Amino acid sequence: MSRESRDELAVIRAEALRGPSERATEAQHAKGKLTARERIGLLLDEGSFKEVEQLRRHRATGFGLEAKRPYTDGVITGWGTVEGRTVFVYAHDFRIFGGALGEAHATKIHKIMDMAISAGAPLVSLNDGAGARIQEGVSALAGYGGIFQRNTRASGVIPQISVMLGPCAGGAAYSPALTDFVFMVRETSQMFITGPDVVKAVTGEEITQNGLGGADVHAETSGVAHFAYDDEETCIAEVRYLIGMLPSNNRENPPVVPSDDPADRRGDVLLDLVPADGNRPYDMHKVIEELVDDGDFLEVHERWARNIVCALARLDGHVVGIVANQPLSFAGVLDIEASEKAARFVQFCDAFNIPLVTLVDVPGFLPGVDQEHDGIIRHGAKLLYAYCNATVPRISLILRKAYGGAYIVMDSTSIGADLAYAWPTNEIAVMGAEGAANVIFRREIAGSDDPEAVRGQLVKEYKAELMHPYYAAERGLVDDVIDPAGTRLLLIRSLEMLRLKHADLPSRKHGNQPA
Ligand SMILES: CC(=O)SCCNC(=O)CCNC(=O)[C@H](O)C(C)(C)COP(=O)(O)OP(=O)(O)OC[C@H]1O[C@@H](n2cnc3c(N)ncnc32)[C@H](O)[C@@H]1OP(=O)(O)O
Repeated sequence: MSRESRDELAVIRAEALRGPSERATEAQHAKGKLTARERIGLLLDEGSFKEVEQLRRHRATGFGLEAKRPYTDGVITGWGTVEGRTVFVYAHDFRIFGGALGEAHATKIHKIMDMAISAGAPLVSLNDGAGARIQEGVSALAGYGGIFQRNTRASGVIPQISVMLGPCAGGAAYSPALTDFVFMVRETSQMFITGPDVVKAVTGEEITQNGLGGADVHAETSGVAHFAYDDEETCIAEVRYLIGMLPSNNRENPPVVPSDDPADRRGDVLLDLVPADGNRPYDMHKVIEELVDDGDFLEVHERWARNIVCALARLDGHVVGIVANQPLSFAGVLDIEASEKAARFVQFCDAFNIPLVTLVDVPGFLPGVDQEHDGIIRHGAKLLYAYCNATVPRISLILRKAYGGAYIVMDSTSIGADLAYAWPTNEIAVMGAEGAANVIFRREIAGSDDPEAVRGQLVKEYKAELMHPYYAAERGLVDDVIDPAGTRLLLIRSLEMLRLKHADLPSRKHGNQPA
């Protein structure tokens, strides 16, 4: 081979790696954003990135495109490793056409998605793109179609993580919505279907980009984002942390990390953390911290629907998904958003062989006209459906109270929990004693000379008869009533046994999930 041709390759390579111009890079940095290559450098293990189709260029014509054909076509694609495990990645280069997606750009993404699916390894998208490339018209739109179809076909096969690192409009917002987890960075990333200008033209509402679709909006109000961080470095470090807890695909189990935290560490503090009085709030995070390895857990949707906690953690080195009512927020009641949040999490864990531990302390579903009119029935059904369908090992633990439909939904044995445990002070019933007495003893109370005294007596009798865990234990609805201090060891031992579990659902194309 001639030295000239090697030199020519070096020149082309340097141009592709450099990108459009120093000025474009400076402009990107001035916005508080990193370049696509810098981001990939943070995501993957050092030196592990192998790029594909670096030299691809578009062949579109019109609007001066013939004269502007940069290498990469505005998206960098390839694979590398995270903690030694293969991960596929694509990253929009905002410096080229604002990261907008044209035909060649889309084809590169399609190829890397196909590779990830066929290799059975996670796919991470680092999004910083202006949606469909306007100059390429319908070809660009079709490119999005191909991404959406692959996102959907890959769902439940490989983990898909979307990291939002710039303004992502239109199609650039829909692909993330089809993936498992959406990460955002405050101030610099936004997601919306139509930007503020279109909103103003159509509805007259005036709003900033961040006000419309910034990280806090999506992490707290809409639930579109699962995680939000202040800067790109922290955000991408957390993506690495999440990947470390996930299996590469649906045929594998999550990675096991040997733990120094003793399996038999007793949790006497749990007795103080959870007040006996069912109306007193406490922080469920503290309970989770006490139970899991080293008190470490990754909370998903931390700031949206806070009345339910969804988190990934390890028990004796094995990953579990924890779903827990949060008495600190609306008394831990189940409402529309909590049901949706938990349903999606349960579904994710089930798809990727992550056992479920459900910590129950729930007063019921939230009553109210708004909830009913907004469809609590169909939204609550999503959580029910997700649990009923889940074949991974499932353990529920009733900490304090579990009432009515919410008791059933929160992974009761009747919907398929493999094991259910209860702490001794708990109340499992159709409703609280006061409410129950008012319904079933209405006549006795109304007809007595001293209704309040009679009501008090009947409430007491109802509690003594029904509102204790032994009523459920006698009927096999909980497998045991346990000492709270021994919960960690019991969960670990139970999960060890349940790793042998094998369960199949009836053959079908797919279920018709409530929506
Ligand atoms: C199915 C769908 O995806 S429909 C959605 C189609 N996309 C859109 O409507 C978004 C249009 N773009 C925008 O609203 C804005 O460009 C934003 C919010 C994304 C970014 O705004 P800013 O950060 O101010 O960047 P700016 O507008 O300067 O764009 C950067 C460059 O990208 C180009 N660009 C932006 N959007 C697109 C696009 N959709 N197609 C082609 N080029 C685009 C700009 O012309 C500009 O090019 P230049 O550097 O050669 O001047």
